[in-house]
Amino acid sequence: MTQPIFLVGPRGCGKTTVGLELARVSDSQFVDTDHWLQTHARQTIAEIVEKEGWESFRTRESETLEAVTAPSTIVATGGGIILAERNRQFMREKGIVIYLCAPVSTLVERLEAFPEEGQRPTLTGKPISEEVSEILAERDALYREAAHHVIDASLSPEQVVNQIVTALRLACAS
Ligand SMILES: Nc1ncnc2c1ncn2[C@@H]1O[C@H](COP(=O)(O)OP(=O)(O)O)[C@@H](O)[C@H]1O
Ligand SMILES: O=C(O)C1=C[C@@H](OP(=O)(O)O)[C@@H](O)[C@H](O)C1
Ligand SMILES: [Mg+2]
Repeated sequence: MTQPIFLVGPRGCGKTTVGLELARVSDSQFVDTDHWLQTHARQTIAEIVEKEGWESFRTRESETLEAVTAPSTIVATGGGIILAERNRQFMREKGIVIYLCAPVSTLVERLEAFPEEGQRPTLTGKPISEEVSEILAERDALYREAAHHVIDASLSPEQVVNQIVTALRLACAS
């Protein structure tokens, strides 16, 4: 499997966690667009958004996606990568897109336990459970439109990885 694999889904669905584990078991490279962008910009996402606004972050994010895409690479994206049509098209053309789908309650539980505020400044200014519910309602159709496979991400990281490996094997065999 040399095509890049893009993990998409809302904050807290496990793109970074599952991506690292998937790269380990499949002997692939791993890259996280948020981590790459923050390292290269030498600023957190919260700092970029505060100084330059969300639009500027989204431009940087699209540039990052194109810069990190390479063969045999698992790409953990940021939750809003699918907002730009250019990104959805790019990912579908260049590789295999996997939507890690989880209920609002699971996402809220994880984000409350590990908020990582530097990487996840508020999107709406609303309390976390309201924000997650609102954002998922807005984006679910876009995640599905971008995805080749939809995976249940409410299970343990190992189980999520197993589901992805099975889905990729089945798609390869058909
Ligand atoms: N499948 C999972 N089961 C339990 N906890 C998880 C799972 N996936 C991620 N987490 C936890 O949830 C938090 C957010 O996960 P992360 O991988 O950063 O999500 P994302 O990159 O999609 O925003 C992390 O602290 C992580 O340990
Ligand atoms: O959902 C979003 O719009 C965002 C999700 C974050 O990534 P994670 O999904 O990895 O938390 C990060 O890219 C940024 O704060 C914007
Ligand atoms: Mg992440």
